Amino acid sequence: MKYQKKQDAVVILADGTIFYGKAVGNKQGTAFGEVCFNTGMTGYQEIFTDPSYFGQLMVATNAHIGNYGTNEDEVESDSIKIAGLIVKNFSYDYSRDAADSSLEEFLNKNNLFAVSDVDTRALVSYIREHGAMNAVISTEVNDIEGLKKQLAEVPSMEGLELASKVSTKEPYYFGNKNATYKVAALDIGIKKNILRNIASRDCYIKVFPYNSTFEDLEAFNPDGYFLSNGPGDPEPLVEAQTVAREVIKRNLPLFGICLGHQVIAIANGVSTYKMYNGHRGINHPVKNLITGKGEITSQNHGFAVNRDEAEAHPDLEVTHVHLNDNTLAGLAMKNKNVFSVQYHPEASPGPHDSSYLFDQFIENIKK
Ligand SMILES: NC(=O)CC[C@H](N)C(=O)O
Repeated sequence: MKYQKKQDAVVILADGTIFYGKAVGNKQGTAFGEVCFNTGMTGYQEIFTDPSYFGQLMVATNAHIGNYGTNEDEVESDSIKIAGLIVKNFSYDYSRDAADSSLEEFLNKNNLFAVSDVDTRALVSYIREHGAMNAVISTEVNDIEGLKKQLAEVPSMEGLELASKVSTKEPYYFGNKNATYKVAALDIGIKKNILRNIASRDCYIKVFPYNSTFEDLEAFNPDGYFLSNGPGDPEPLVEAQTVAREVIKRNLPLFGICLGHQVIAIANGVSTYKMYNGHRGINHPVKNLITGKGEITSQNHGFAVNRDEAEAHPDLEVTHVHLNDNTLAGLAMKNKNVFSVQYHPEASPGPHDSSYLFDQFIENIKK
């Protein structure tokens, strides 16, 4: 690799704390967002394109990012969704047979601003200690005060509706038209691998924009309904909550993942809250309380469902808990074909321990 003189860059947190780094490649600029960290050692390309990360500055705790390049099939949506990337060592070189470009080329092509050479251990310890907060990354290193002023104007993630920014504008179809079952999926930020997982179980899917009504979905005559993952706070998503309520009222099969899980909880009158630090990684331990078995799961959320309220609710059953902090990880409705999880059974990235949940959805459809 040729020696490159890299542009200086800064990471400024909302409380004024500053970390220094270098801009990746020739890119310069400024990006704002909520700073969060992901502990996965692989899966960066899937993370960058996962719509759930919209509006977030992602810190990778893995010390090397880019070393296995990128592959155009390993995307979870059609564009980069994170607001910016913060890493320790950025690998300009890469090595993998299946890769078709370097991460640097991928970032430049997709216009993603990244900062490397940051002391990410110190940064992550700091966020763990002080909680999730907004931040800015920038090459405007001589205008710290100006950046701080702009940062103060960035809205906090709590209360933020972001599904409308990433949802499809028009409905579309996915899978084989002649499949046995039909599923209506509400896109509040859907990942491609969820569609692949459902379609591979003999389903034809129609994907609907975030603000569609129950009647819009019902007109497809589906056998089951799906509420997707997605970015932002679930609380302002009143249209999606109404869809969930209508599906539940009719006792139709319903499955929700992550943001969709939170929406189903709210539709049942259970509240959600912003976590001090979210869960983002690919080795989060979850216990299935029905089978007693453990699962290693892929997670990416900053909000969670209130476990005490869910446990006290006469119609709900807590089916899964997160073993690190005992937060609620899965819910089912008693005597209904409705269930949801806070984590990502579709993996991409991550382990496949939880793919049985897609089978469970199909079993509910068959009932
Ligand atoms: N992956 C997701 O669907 C995330 C849900 C929600 N935006 C959260 O941060 O909790």
